[in-house]
Parts: sequence; C-alpha cells; structure tokens
Amino acid sequence: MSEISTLKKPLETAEEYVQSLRDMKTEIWALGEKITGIPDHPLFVPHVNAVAKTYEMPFPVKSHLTGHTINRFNHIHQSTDDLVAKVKMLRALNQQTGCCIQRCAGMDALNATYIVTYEIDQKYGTDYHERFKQFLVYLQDYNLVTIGGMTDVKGDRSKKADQQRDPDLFVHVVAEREDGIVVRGAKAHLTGVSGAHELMVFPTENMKEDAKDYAVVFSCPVNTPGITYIFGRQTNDGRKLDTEHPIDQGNFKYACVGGECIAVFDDVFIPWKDVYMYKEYEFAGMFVEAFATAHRQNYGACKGGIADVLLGATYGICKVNGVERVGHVRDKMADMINLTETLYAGSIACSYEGRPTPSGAWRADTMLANITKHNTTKFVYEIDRIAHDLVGGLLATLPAEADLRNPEIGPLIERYLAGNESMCTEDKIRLYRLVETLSGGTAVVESMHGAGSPQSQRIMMLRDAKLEEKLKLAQKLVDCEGACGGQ
Ligand SMILES: Cc1cc2nc3c(=O)[nH]c(=O)nc-3n(C[C@H](O)[C@H](O)[C@H](O)COP(=O)(O)OP(=O)(O)OC[C@H]3O[C@@H](n4cnc5c(N)ncnc54)[C@H](O)[C@@H]3O)c2cc1C
Repeated sequence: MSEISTLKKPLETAEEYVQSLRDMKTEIWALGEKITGIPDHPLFVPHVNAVAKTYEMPFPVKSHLTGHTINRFNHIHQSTDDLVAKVKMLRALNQQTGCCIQRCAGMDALNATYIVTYEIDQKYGTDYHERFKQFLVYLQDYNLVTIGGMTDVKGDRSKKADQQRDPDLFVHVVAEREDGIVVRGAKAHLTGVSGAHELMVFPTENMKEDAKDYAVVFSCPVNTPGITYIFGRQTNDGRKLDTEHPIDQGNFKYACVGGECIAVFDDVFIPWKDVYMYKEYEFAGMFVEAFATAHRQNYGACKGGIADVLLGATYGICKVNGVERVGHVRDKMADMINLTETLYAGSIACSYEGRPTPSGAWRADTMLANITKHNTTKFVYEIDRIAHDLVGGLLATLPAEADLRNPEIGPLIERYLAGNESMCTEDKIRLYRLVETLSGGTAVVESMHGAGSPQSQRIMMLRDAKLEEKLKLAQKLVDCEGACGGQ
C-alpha cells in the first residue's frame, strides 16, 4: 500500500497524532480560501480535537491479524462481543465530546472491504483480500485515522451512475495503466477530512455491467495529489473565527458534527496495490449493504451519547430556572431518556444479533441496524424538540459573549439573565449555547441523512421483512388455506 511519506513512526499520543496532520499538509478550501495548517486553524481545531479524543481515550483490542494491541477503530470485528464493544465505545466517546467522532465511517468501510474482498477473491481468484490486509496492518500498526467516502454527488437521482448527463457525477475509472488506475468524479458529505490520514472510496449504489467502470474501491492518503476538498458551511460556523469569545460556539472544544467536505477527484492516480475492487460490478451492492449495515448499527450509540449531553444541559437549565421538579418537566425529561435509551437499545440489539460472514468478520443484524438508524431519523428531532420546549426562548435570543464581557452592559446581562443560586449567569449561558449547537441545524440533519436517508432504510426493511412468510403465519392461525382450499 502507499505509505504516508511524512509518517516516520507509529502514533502513540494525541500530540503525535496532531503533529502527523501538520506534517501531511492537507489543504481544504473553506469560506473562499484554500486553508493550509488545518490542525491549527480555528475552523478545524474543534473537529481535530474530537478525533484526538480517540487517541487520549483509546479502546484497545488485539488485532486478529498480528496479535498487536491496536485501536478498536482499526479492528475487524471477530465476535458479537466486538460488535457490542464498538457501540459502547461510540456512546462513551460521544458523551465526552458531544460531537461526531468522525472515525466510524472509516471503521465501517474497513470492515465492509474485508468482507467483500474475500467474496470477490473466492469468485475470481483475485488477490484483493491479501492486498487489503496489508493496508489494514499498516493502519493498525501506525495507529492511523481512515475516513469513508461512499456518497457520490449523484446529479439526477432518477438515473444510475452511467446514465448521468455528466459522467463524472459518480467517481469512476477513466484510465487503466500498467501500474494502476486513474479516477475522476466527486464524493459529497465526506466527514472528517481535517483529522484523517487515509481515505477509503467505494460505490454508493448497486450496479449493472454497463456501470462497471464505477465499481471501484480504493484507499489513498487524504493528501494525494489531484483531490480538492471543499468544506461545508455549518450553522454558526462564523463564530469559530471569533476565537476571543468561544462560549458563542457552544461546543467550542469539539464542534458540532464531523465537518464535511466535497472531495473532487481530478484524474487521481491510484496504484494497483491500493485497489480492492475494479469492475466486479456485481459486488457493488454487497459492498453498499455491508457498509450500510455496519454504519447504521452505530447511530443509536453515537447519537445516544450526544443526547446524554443534551439531556444534561437541559436538566441544568431547568435547575437554574427552578423548574426541574415540576411534573410536566420531569415527564418530558423522562421522554428524552426513553427516546435516547431506545435508540441505544437498537444499537445493542443489532450487535448481539450479529453473525459471522464467510470472511470471518462479524457484521450486525441488517434488519435491526436499519431499524436503529430509522429511529434516529425521528427520535433525535423529538429529543431536540423537547429540549427546546424545556429551556425556553432564551435559546434563540441570548446575547453574544462579547456583550457579556463588555464592562457597560455585561453586568446588566449578569443581573437580568440570572437564575437561582445553583449556577452563575455565565455558566447558564454556556449551557444554553451547548443546547443550541447540539440541537441546531447541522447536527440534526446528520441524524436524518448520515448513513442514508430514511427511505434507504425502509427499502431494506421491506426487503428483509419476509411479508409472504408473515402472511402464511396469519393464514395458518385462522385456517385460511383449509377454508379456501388454497385457491
Ligand atoms: C452530516 C453528514 C455526514 C455525512 N458523512 C458521510 C461520510 O462520511 N461519508 C459518506 O459517504 N457519506 C456521508 N454522508 C452522506 C449521507 O450518507 C447522505 O447524505 C445520504 O445517503 C443521503 O444522500 P443525499 O444527501 O445525496 O440525499 P438524496 O439522496 O438526494 O436524498 C434526498 C431525498 O431524495 C430521496 N431520493 C434520492 N434518490 C432517490 C431515488 N432514486 N428514488 C427515490 N427517492 C430518492 C431520498 O430518499 C431523500 O428523501 C453524510 C451526510 C451528512 C448529512
């Protein structure tokens, strides 16, 4: 596999991790500028901090390939215990950061690639699986961060990859060389570029033979020449640039969501050693399903962790406002708990119902993983709605930190926005801003579309629900077959 030239030794600490990003010099366009020095730029520092948490608070596990102790984000699940440990890790990390941890799409892409390369090799006698294992061991031993690029920009959604007006709206191979392939196109919504070393790219939909040039899976260092990253605007991201007034950002240490980019591939060369599927179009659908199942498994845990923080902040505001013991407030907090724990129960359940694949890697139960993600598209909105109800209108009308710091009007804010003695005004304001960022625009949309829109889960639910078998169950109970003679 292609090694990152600036990386001289395995990363052990969060400081070494951040330095490794500095050394890579990845560039990202944001707010009309090409930004270098990503890990030290205020737009990206909080996102990098969130990933750095996975180095400060590692969840070690033994690699099944080498026996070395590795970070669980680079692990291939070997049992239901591993699947359960995965979601417990996500909840714990999201509780600590209140932010998308940005490594799960990469972890899920690694597991999906492991599963599918094994199957392709079985059919075609190719060596994708061995190739991929070399890459995996490199990631594991150097303790690197990988992100996952699945979602193409897609253009006209009613058309498949090879039917688009512009052939580059899905990433595809435009040239084959002796030493590798050349890819072109664009991926959307790519989480975690600012904190990543490596990128896995894979198809977004199942494919037929005509689309075989789009059936490609590969890895590359994020700073590979020819890739242009364009950062998405987030709700209130201008506040990140006001570094003297961090409170206004809400979650100023760790940001909100992962920080997403469009990644444009302008004839990017990928050596064969980094290619794990090429033209085996009939495996694109298997890849999508393996990745989607693994990714949907996560949502009750990661969003559960964030909901824990939101509940805590909401409770704190209710306390300082003196309403935390009021009946309807307790009822609504109980609803927040119920929704959060139901989400988490889904992640736990699909993990315990996981099964081994022919590759030896374990994957979560597809139906329950889809249910988990589908619940997330609704429950997070409801949890946020209750939080907005309980904290009151100050959530929308709170003055800026600059006003709080102003010697003339600051004391007015201190006095007139004070609650009871359980908290000072400034701390109350900090919690309000946290609620704002955890439950505001960008963060909520991730619950809807991250890991696929709700319809994509409904399609899988209906496919796997075995409706005809369920009809038979019903008919058997009421003797339908006997009564009609099967006609
Ligand atoms: C915060 C965030 C982080 C993300 N991170 C990543 C990431 O790291 N990596 C990654 O690969 N992706 C990532 N995604 C992308 C995510 O998987 C997609 O947003 C999701 O799959 C929906 O795709 P879309 O945004 O193109 O919306 P669309 O597909 O355009 O969906 C919009 C609506 O159109 C409907 N629709 C679309 N196509 C059809 C069709 N053919 N027939 C009928 N209805 C259709 C959908 O069901 C939906 O209701 C992220 C998204 C968000 C919001």
